[in-house]
Amino acid sequence: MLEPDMNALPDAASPSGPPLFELLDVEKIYQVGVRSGLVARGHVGLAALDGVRLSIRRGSSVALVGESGSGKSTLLRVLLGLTEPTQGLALYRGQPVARMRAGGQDFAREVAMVYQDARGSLNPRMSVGELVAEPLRHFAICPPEEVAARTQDLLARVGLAADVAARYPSALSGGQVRRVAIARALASNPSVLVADEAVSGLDVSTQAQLLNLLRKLQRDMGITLFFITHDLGVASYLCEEIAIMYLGRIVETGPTNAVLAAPAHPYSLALRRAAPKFFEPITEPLPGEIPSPLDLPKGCRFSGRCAFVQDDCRASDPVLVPHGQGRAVACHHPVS
Ligand SMILES: Nc1ncnc2c1ncn2[C@@H]1O[C@H](COP(=O)(O)OP(=O)(O)OP(=O)(O)O)[C@@H](O)[C@H]1O
Repeated sequence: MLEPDMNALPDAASPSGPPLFELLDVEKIYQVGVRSGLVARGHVGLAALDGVRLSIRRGSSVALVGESGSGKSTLLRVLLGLTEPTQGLALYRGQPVARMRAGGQDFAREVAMVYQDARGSLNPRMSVGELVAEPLRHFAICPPEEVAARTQDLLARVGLAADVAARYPSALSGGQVRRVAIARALASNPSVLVADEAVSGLDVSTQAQLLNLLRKLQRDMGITLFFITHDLGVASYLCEEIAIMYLGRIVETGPTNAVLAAPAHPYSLALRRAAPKFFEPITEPLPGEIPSPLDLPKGCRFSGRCAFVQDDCRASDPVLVPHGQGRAVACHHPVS
């Protein structure tokens, strides 16, 4: 087996420039109550993240992909300093992210978020114009007399007509609400846009419009994009780099096209096979059940579902090691 050389791991991002965000061996254990029947039996630790290393460089676009329960939201919360890791470090520009968040407005201005529940994230009592103007005023992005023009400019940039400014979120379609959320996120001139399932639940043509918009914004404005999705099609369209999660671990990273063309981890291969046509519903379910994070299998977490499992897979848990050409994989027997 290869000796793990964690320092030599490639970044899940472009090869140059210092990292903007870094997760260093992050572990997050939640204490969850256990019961038998109606009787409480104390607490056990649930490892939502285990030994996660991820580096996101300025100007890169990185997709985080995984099934429900794999730990994507927890990773995001740790990355944004909303949850303290049990072990390891989350850094932004080389500083602990919790300190950056607590230390003033810079972090809030530089790192913008588009939530999965975009409608729920917007104050229903504010008009679209007020919603987009709010961060302009809050962060003093422009002089007060320029706020109205800047608001119109932002609405135009996300493809919304000027008259939408007078409407309230309840009067908007799902696609329009996402556009407002993106305009609001862009208002602070962020360096990073973090989006959690930002196009899921929309019809295919609205999804395509929003993906085009995000791709254009990322390329034109040089914004770093960190995009959480369970959709490989979205990941491949939008992001140059991909990180695939399984049960609290990143199991494969690298350039999206290379990883999806020839997945090295059997889990990545299973995901790819389950979605033979991107942007269409999964046609073939993944084999087996995802194990409970409270009862992890010995050895590799994927061993119980893996078509290529061998004896050593059930004995020791593989760590992420370099796999050539900017890729890394956590597998004793990579499939490519
Ligand atoms: N606050 C919490 N307390 C206890 N367990 C939690 C908590 N938040 C998440 N978990 C557990 O941690 C694991 C990872 O959850 P997480 O929400 O990060 O996954 P996810 O990949 O984002 O899933 P989804 O795509 O469904 O949002 C799951 O087993 C989940 O039940």
